[in-house]
Amino acid sequence: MNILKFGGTSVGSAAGIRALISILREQDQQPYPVVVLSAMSGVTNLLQTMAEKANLGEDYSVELKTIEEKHFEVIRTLLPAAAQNPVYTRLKIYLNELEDILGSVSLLKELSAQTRDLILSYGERCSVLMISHIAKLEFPDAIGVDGSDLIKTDSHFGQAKVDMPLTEILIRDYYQANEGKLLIVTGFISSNPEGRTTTLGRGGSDYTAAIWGSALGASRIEIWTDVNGMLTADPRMVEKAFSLPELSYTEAMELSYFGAKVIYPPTMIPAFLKRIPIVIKNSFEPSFEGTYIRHDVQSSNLPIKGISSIDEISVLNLSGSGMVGKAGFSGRLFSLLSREQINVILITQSSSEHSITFAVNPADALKALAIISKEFELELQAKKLEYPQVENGLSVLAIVGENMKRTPGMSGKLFHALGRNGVNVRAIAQGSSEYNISVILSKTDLSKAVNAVHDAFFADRKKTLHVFCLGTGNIGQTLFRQLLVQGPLLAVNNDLEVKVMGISNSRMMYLSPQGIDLAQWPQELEQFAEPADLKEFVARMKAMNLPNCVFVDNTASANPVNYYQQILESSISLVTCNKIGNSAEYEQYAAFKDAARKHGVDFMYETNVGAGLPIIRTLKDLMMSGDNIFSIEAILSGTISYIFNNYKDQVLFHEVVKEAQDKGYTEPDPRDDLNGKDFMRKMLILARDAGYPLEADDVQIESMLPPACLAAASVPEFYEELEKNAAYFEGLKEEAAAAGKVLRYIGKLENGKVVIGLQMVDDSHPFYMLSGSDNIISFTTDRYKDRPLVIKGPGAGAEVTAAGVFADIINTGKQ
Ligand SMILES: NC(=O)c1ccc[n+]([C@@H]2O[C@H](COP(=O)([O-])OP(=O)(O)OC[C@H]3O[C@@H](n4cnc5c(N)ncnc54)[C@H](O)[C@@H]3O)[C@@H](O)[C@H]2O)c1
Ligand SMILES: N[C@@H](CCO)C(=O)O
Ligand code: NA
Repeated sequence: MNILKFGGTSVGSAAGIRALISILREQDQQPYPVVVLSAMSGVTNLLQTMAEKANLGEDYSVELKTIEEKHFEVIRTLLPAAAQNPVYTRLKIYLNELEDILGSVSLLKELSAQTRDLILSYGERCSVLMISHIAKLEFPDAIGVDGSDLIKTDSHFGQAKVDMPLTEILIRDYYQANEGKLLIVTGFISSNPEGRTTTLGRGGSDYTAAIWGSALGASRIEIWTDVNGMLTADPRMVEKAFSLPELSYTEAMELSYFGAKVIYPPTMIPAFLKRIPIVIKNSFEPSFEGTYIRHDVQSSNLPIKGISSIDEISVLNLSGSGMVGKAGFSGRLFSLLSREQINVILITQSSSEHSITFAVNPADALKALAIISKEFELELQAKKLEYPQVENGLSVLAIVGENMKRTPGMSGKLFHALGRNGVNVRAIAQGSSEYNISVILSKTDLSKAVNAVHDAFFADRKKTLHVFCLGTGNIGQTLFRQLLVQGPLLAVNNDLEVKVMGISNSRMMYLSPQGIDLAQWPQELEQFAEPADLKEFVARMKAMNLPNCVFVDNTASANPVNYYQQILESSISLVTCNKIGNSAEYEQYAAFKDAARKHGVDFMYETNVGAGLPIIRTLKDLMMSGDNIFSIEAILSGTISYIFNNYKDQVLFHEVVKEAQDKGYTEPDPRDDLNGKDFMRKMLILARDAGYPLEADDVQIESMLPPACLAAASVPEFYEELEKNAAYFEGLKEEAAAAGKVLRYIGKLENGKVVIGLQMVDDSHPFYMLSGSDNIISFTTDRYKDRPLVIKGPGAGAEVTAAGVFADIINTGKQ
């Protein structure tokens, strides 16, 4: 025989009750299950409000009417007209009783705990009355049972303690006397030895189900609710939370101890003692397996079972020499708190025994402070203890699972995930059972922390990178297209999702908490964008406080660079193809690297040099593995490379420059390429990465342009000057051709000095054979001495550059 308990949402509407009836239809009919019901959702709260209002002498007729209407509407919908009247009449009797009780409260302005319990009991009484009549249509054996007489308790109104032996006898007798009936029983309510109504406190209807299950030796207890069982985390906070097929009792207790709303742990104890499995099922998706909670769980490959959290706690800290080596000190503290009914959520003590930190409900914090100050008055006066401090605005996050005991590295993983995302951990506690590691953190970090930890432990599921992008030009657009095309494959092959949460260009910006659909980002931007405001963009990105967050700079502007430092300091990784940041003052370059290291995030700029070619990471690997760089020789301007590779035959110099620009090789301003500035930036960045603290002025640039071209005040003027100087360029070309050579603009780093200049090289030179926008770089090092390490390939263009940015994005968070 099974016990089926339906919660408030499952009986809260005609649709829910229809679902309930069809769930009953699927059950064994002999013996019938025992059905335990909560009040319709919202009704208990209404009753509570009415009690408070009556106590203040205020009007509560609106709430009364609402309760009546909620029930009447279901009756109208689910019962045929002929069957409606008797149920209305019975309900009306209950509601009149309720009104009388409230009237007395209002008259006396006195609301005792006993009266409150009586008032609250009408929620379950009404739902059972109504639903048992509806069930009768299909199950003529159905009877509504006011179960308060069968569960006997002490007189602790509000949270009564059950007399289990007596209760079990009463339930068994009742069940036997009603053999063959489908019992539909009130949850939550009980009675004391004098027969006064008591209630079972939080989670009371689950408790009723467990008590009935225990009394009747049920084969299982089904808890029907409105979610798919117990999840790995609160789904309102973690989109990727998933249902757990199975949990042990202990895991379920630990997981739900911290506010999991599905069941309330103490209610499971009667089932736990008799080893009755509990199944959490969804009334609105009955075919879903749900979660089994039982003794003999199969071994699971999940490292942890879930992450639970408490949104808001207060922390008290007690410290001082007075507690060192004092055997009874913590005993005195915690028995004091327990005597005053203050629930201690978590405790940590420093090993020096110098301080104890514990967490309580915010509502209890001031009371705890007051009673501690009183209890330890002497120690405080003698300065053996510091005055206790209360800290608010904190949350608890806990990872839970029996497997933790057997798997090393679990806490490392937890703290790594928190650290990487800039979450400051205020205190740590681990249950000695090793089923639970709890940390206290700032409430503002909770959602980010839970998501980051979820991603870290369930990485074989899907990890999401939250990306904020500046620049929708050549590179920005190409990146969005590549992300869109590659997205589904990343999800399938790499369990990775790159979600663009914000986009800005110099005119407008748009941030979306749901993420931006890359198939129609221009339309979304057009429709929802606001005027661009970089400061605001960065502030909102930070306020969203998302885990695995990446800021991407695809502009050629100096403005975004002003925000790099604070972005990295907010534990947000940064990817940039914009060279301005790394090629400004050395001090700033060093500060970015420092900030990234200190805050455990990545600062990636592979595309600063040679676009997508793996130059920066190669140099980094050489340096990290202890190689010595003797010299770096390179062609790093894709634009100039393209020009010399295509400046042939009849074509004019300025025409090739235009071609390079049209192909997307040049900087937004092509003068930056031809005057050597772009090349200078790249050499400077390489030199810095190779360990030389150089400034831009230290780079010696030999111009390849005549002075008039260098002086051009605008891009059109620049083209005009190039055209006017056609003869100069022709001369260069012919001189090279006459010597059997080609023109190459080459940079060299040697002995900490950087020189960039125009050279003519013959076919014996390794840089002779190039085509398109090829870059080439050769590293001569201790280990690559006789034959240098050479990287060559297209070093400019939207596709290869965006691809390099893409790779940097997905490589963030890898270490
Ligand atoms: N083209 C290449 O092959 C290549 C290779 C490597 C690196 N890069 C770098 O890529 C970057 C972008 O080049 P592009 O060709 O896409 O430029 P682009 O001119 O096509 O686009 C630049 C974008 O940045 C936006 N922008 C400018 N200032 C802004 C601000 N303050 N806030 C927000 N957005 C702003 C503009 O509105 C525009 O959308 C440059 O830094 C360039 O050096 C380019
Ligand atoms: N404008 C740059 C793009 C690559 O950084 C070039 O021509 O090399
Ligand atoms: Na590169």
